[in-house]
Amino acid sequence: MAESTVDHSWDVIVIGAGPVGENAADRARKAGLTVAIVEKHLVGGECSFYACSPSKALLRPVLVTHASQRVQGSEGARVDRDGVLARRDSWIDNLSDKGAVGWLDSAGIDLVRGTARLAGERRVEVEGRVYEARHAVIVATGTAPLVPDLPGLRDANPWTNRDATTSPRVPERLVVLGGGPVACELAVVFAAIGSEVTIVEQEDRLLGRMERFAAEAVAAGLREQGVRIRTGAAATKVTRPGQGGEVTVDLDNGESVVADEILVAVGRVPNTADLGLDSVGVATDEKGYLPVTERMEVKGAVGDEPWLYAVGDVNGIALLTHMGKYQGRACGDLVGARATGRPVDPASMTPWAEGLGTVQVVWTDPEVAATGLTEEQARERGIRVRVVEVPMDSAAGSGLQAEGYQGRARMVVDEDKGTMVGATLVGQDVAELVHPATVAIVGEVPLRTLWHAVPAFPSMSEIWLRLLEEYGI
Ligand SMILES: Cc1cc2nc3c(=O)[nH]c(=O)nc-3n(C[C@H](O)[C@H](O)[C@H](O)COP(=O)(O)OP(=O)(O)OC[C@H]3O[C@@H](n4cnc5c(N)ncnc54)[C@H](O)[C@@H]3O)c2cc1C
Ligand SMILES: NC(=O)c1ccc[n+]([C@@H]2O[C@H](COP(=O)([O-])OP(=O)(O)OC[C@H]3O[C@@H](n4cnc5c(N)ncnc54)[C@H](O)[C@@H]3O)[C@@H](O)[C@H]2O)c1
Repeated sequence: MAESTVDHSWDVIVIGAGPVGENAADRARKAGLTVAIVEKHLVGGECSFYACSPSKALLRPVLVTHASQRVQGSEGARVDRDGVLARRDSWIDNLSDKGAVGWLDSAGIDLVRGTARLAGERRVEVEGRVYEARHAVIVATGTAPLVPDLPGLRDANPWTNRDATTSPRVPERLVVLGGGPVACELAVVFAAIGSEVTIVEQEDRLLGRMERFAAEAVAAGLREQGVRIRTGAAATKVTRPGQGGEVTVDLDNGESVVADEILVAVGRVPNTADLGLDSVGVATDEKGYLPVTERMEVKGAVGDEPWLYAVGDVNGIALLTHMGKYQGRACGDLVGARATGRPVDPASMTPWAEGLGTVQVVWTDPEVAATGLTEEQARERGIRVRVVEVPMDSAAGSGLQAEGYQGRARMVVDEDKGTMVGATLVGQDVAELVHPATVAIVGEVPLRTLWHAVPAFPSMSEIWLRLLEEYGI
C-alpha cells in the first residue's frame, strides 16, 4: 500500500479497548511510544460493562447479606433488589465510558472510535481511513457470547451476558443454558433478587474446569439458594411463541423447563471474523482464536520482523481479565523494548507464568478460589502428585468468620520438587486467601520454607498452616 494513502501514523496501534488492550497500550506508551487504541463500542470492553464489573457489583450485596445471616448477632440483613440493581448501574456508569476515555487521555493514548480491520502489514483500516503502525499492531478484540445452533434458540431472542448484567428487569422464572462460571454466578444473583432459576448443563457437573469437589460444593450451595440444577441434560429445542413471552426448553431426557427468560451462558467465540486476517496471511485455529507464540506474536503474519501481536481473550489461552492483562503488560513492554532498541528481558516480557496454570475466583456462595493446576492437570503433565485436603473450619478464623462455616481446601504437591503446584479453596470469603498460594507456585517456594511463613491467629489464612501440617511438615 502506498504511503500517501495513510491517514495517520502511530508507533503502535491497539485494536480493542477492553482491559487487556488498555494495559498493552499503557505499557507501550510508558516505553515512550506513540499509541492509538481503536474501539468500536465502549472503552473498558466487555469486562467493565457486561462481564466482570457488573456481575461482581451485583454479587457483592448478595454475598455479604448471606454472610451476615451466618454471624450470630448480625442476623436480619436482607437483599434489597432495587439497591442491588442501582449498585450495578453505578458500577457500569449507566453504560457511559466517559471515565475510561478520560483515563486514556491522561495516559497519552489516542482513541479512534470505529471498527478496525487489518489492511496489510502494519496497516489498520477504520471506517474507510487507513492508519499505519510504525512498529506494532496489538489485537485485543476479546470474545462475544456463543449462541449455539439449537433449534428455536435464536428465534427465542435469548439473553446473553450482556442482557443479564444490564437488565433492569428481573424475570420471575429464568432458565440458564450452561453451568460454567457465568451461569453459576448469575444464578446466585437472580435467585437472590427474586427469580426462580433453573440451570441446564449438558455435562454431569458444573464448573467443568475446576476440581470436582469445588463444583459439588457450589451445586449444593445453589440448591440451598433455591436454584434447580439439571446436569447431564442437553437442550434439544427451544420454543417461544410470543416475543418476550414464555419460553420452553426441551431436554434430551424427555423433560422440559418453562421460564419467562432464557440466558445463554455456554462459552464464548473470539472476535476475529472480519478482522482482515487474510491481508496479513494469518489463519485462526479451528475455534477462531489467534494462534500466538510465547511472546504473543501472531503466528504466520507476513513480514520479516515481528509486528503483529494478540493478547487477552482473543488468543484463547485463558479467558480471564487478569491473565489477559498480564499478557498485555508483557506484550506492551516487549513492543516498547523492540521499538526503542532496549534489551528484551524474557523474564519480564514473556508471560511465562501462564504455563503454571491460571488463578481464578468464582464468586458463588460458597466461593471457589483456585490457582495453578488441578490434581488432574498435574497428573496429565506427568507430575508425581500428592494431594492434601483439610476442612476449612480447621482454621479457627473460619469459625469466627461464620457460624457453622463449611468449606474445604486442597493443595496439590509436586513430590519430586517438594513444592505446591496447585490449590483450591471452597468456602465463604476465600477469594482473598488464594494469592499466597499463587506466589508460592510461581516462586516454586519449597513447602519446608513456606512453613516459616506464619499466618496470623485467628485468621482464615491459618488454612495454609493446616495444609502443611496435614502434609506432614
Ligand atoms: C458475565 C461474565 C463475567 C466475567 N467475570 C470475570 C471475572 O470476574 N474475572 C475475570 O478475570 N474474568 C471474567 N470474565 C471474563 C472477562 O470478561 C474476559 O476475560 C475479559 O473481558 C477479556 O478482556 P479483553 O480485553 O481481552 O476483551 P474484551 O473485554 O472483550 O474487550 C475487547 C474490546 O475490543 C472491542 N473490539 C472488538 N472487535 C473490534 C474491532 N474490530 N475494532 C475495534 N474494537 C473492537 C470490543 O468492543 C471490546 O471493547 C467474565 C466474563 C463474563 C461473560
Ligand atoms: N469469576 C470469573 O473468573 C469468571 C466469571 C464468569 C466468566 N468467566 C470466564 O468467561 C468465560 C466464559 O464463561 P462461560 O461460563 O460462558 O463458559 P464456560 O466455557 O466456562 O462454561 C460453559 C458451560 O456450558 C456448558 N455447555 C456448552 N454447551 C451447552 C449446551 N448446549 N447446553 C448446556 N450446557 C452447555 C459447558 O459444558 C460448560 O460447562 C470462561 O472462560 C470463564 O472462565 C470467568
